[in-house]
Amino acid sequence: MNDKLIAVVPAAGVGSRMAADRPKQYLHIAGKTILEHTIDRLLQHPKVERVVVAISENDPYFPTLPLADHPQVTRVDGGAERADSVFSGLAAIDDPDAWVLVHDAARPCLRQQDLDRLILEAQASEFGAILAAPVRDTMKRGNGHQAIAVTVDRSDLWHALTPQMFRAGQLKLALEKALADGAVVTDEASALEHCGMAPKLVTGRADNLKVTQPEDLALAEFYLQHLLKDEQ
Ligand SMILES: Nc1ccn([C@@H]2O[C@H](COP(=O)(O)OP(=O)(O)OP(=O)(O)O)[C@@H](O)[C@H]2O)c(=O)n1
Ligand SMILES: C[C@](O)(CO)[C@H](O)COP(=O)(O)O
Repeated sequence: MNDKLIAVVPAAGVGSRMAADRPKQYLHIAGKTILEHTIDRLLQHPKVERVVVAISENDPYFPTLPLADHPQVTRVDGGAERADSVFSGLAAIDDPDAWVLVHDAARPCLRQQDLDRLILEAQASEFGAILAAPVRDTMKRGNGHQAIAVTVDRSDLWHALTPQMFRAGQLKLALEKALADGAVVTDEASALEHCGMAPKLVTGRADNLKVTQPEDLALAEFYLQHLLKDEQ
């Protein structure tokens, strides 16, 4: 049984919603870039052997980081969409039985306890597992004209987070099929769902936020400072 764990970090986005002077993964919080914090969290875990990071082909920022020379970090070229970047990362993993943790570069506040529980649950699941946070607010679906169409039943409704963890071969095949079928693949689990599989939901902390909009930056720094203090 193969238990080595490889992280794939999609980090080739432009961060349009952040509207910063650079892609958001290169914005600084708590003394270094979001990308460096994210990869630190992953490599801190004793079971994570290496990180494959998908970087935009003409990204001028990554080569300036110490990460570029880190022995456990492999750079691959990202793709047009997040799923393409993940697929490119998977191409760097030969062993179909290797466990893959796909984790957004934009989520720097991942806690080790969440990672521990995800690893345990994924390895006990036929279809892998994802970190997810139960929805807290009442959820509305709009009618397309900035008005409410319906209130969505929020029982058993979750925010999908990352990491999402699967066997490399299983994820590669599911992604190939979903992308070939033109399915909307905004996270890895949706590719497996497209193929009729049901990855497990593992409750994760809500402070494992994805830095997406300008107001997220200060919040991510606040959460990260607490995380670093708790881990001292
Ligand atoms: N072609 C892409 C698009 C996104 N990502 C990565 O996927 C993660 C989640 O995507 P998102 O938060 O949407 O990042 P962006 O696409 O950069 O943001 P936006 O949609 O606002 O442009 C990010 O770490 C981003 O770098 C990627 O590797 N390749
Ligand atoms: C993978 C993800 O973070 C799970 O919520 C989310 O789907 C990424 O979406 P984005 O639009 O690429 O940020």
